[in-house]
Amino acid sequence: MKFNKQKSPQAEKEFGGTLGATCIPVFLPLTVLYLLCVCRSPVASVLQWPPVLPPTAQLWDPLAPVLILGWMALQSFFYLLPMGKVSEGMVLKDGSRLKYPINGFHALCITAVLLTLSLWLGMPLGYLFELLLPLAVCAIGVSFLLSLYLYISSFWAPHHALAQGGNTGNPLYDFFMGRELNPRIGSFDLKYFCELRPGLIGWVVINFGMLMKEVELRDSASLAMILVNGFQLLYVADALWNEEAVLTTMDIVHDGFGFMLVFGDLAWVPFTYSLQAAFLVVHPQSLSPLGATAIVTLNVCILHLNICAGYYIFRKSNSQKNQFRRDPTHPSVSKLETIATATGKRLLVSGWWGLVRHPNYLGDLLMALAWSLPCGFNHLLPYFYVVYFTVLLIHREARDERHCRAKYGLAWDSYCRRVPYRIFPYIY
Ligand SMILES: NC(=O)C1=CN([C@@H]2O[C@H](COP(=O)(O)OP(=O)(O)OC[C@H]3O[C@@H](n4cnc5c(N)ncnc54)[C@H](OP(=O)(O)O)[C@@H]3O)[C@@H](O)[C@H]2O)C=CC1
Ligand SMILES: CC(C)CCC[C@@H](C)[C@H]1CC=C2C3=C(CC[C@@]21C)[C@@]1(C)CC[C@H](O)C(C)(C)[C@@H]1CC3
Repeated sequence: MKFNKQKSPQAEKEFGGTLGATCIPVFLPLTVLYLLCVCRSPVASVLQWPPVLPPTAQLWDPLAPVLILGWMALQSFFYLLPMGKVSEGMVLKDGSRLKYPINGFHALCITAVLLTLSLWLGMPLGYLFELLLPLAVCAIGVSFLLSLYLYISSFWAPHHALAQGGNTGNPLYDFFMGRELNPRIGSFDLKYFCELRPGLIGWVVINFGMLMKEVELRDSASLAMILVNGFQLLYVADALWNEEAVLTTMDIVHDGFGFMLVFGDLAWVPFTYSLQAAFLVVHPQSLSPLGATAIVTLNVCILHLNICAGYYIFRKSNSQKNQFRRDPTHPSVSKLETIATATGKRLLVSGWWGLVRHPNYLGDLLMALAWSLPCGFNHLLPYFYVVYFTVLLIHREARDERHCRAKYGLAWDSYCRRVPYRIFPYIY
């Protein structure tokens, strides 16, 4: 294959352009390490001054690279096992469709069996708490190395395989955004694998390690820890159960695979999304009988908020769009009102997508809140996820809006007139 230095015409750079693409890869890895340090400090205040810094000895453990590389190899092995069905992705620029194995849920189940086995063999899973910092350091290192490999190897990809946004010719920006849309080694799809396997399953394993640490320290797991583990396990199991739906998301259809997604998948998700569980290890929620009743009542409400409202909206809207994009004639979506676009694709203007322009973000945000509430109201840290996620989704919605306006032009404008709110009905 020949060396490809062609650039795509690029209207506007995203994430703050070259400056953002230079600063984010420095700032976000440091943020992960900082948050992990704060969450285990007694005060656990993100606003603490001077900031809590870890002694260098706490950043490294020779076991960490073994665990990280072993984990990636194990999940790659599960990915390659001939289990589950094979599904096709969306149509690519050259008219072809890639094939993807749908066996993520199998991988989660086998991982659960292995975890149970390791517990039975007496492996100290609670030790993951002590290893969090060195593991995060290694995951960050792997993210940089993989992104570098992806950037270099993308020069051998054909032009039609490049993502629209990540080949501007500016090395820092392209390294960050990702040049190639679907980089593969043979039939192994690196982006699809990283999006759903090592980081997402790693997140629930870390959570479980935190639960075991709590059991080690206090002989039993707290209600708050069980709720956080349960909610987040539901989220991950749902993502893997509905794995096929990820093939119509922005990450897979539009974004290149560069540092932003590699780091997001391999380091950011497992180590910041598990902060609530890590926080609870050091900051148990002590409850008076009155407090316990209030928390239990609150948790029943949270359970409703999480499962009945947030989860329902999130799942139904994602599945509706996925079904519509795969087969608009399917009985579950064929009766929905749509508008035509010049590209031949139609846009849903009724059902969930007629409520707001991103109903899936609304459901996801409701769930995010439900994950933090069991950690009480005395600290900001457990609410980090809610704050970050709100910013991420508002920014993501704006990015998607720009892409859709460029793709669908006038049809998108009439969709916006029909459905004026972006995420929160009557608010935003
Ligand atoms: N937990 C986490 O950290 C994160 C979770 N998420 C979740 O991932 C899920 C997927 O999100 P994301 O990939 O951002 O975006 P979406 O799955 O919403 O995909 C956006 C795309 O959907 C299509 N679309 C938009 N409006 C319509 C419509 N009215 N009718 C038909 N198709 C439409 C467009 O693509 P086209 O027309 O080309 O098909 C658009 O580009 C969400 O639930 C989100 O909450 C996202 C980011 C982080
Ligand atoms: C650190 C960066 C600035 C931002 C990184 C963003 C990433 C962490 C997220 C981008 C889109 C994501 C999705 C999920 C996880 C987080 C990232 C990678 C997702 C796999 C979570 C589970 C959901 O059910 C989903 C719909 C499959 C999600 C898809 C998008």
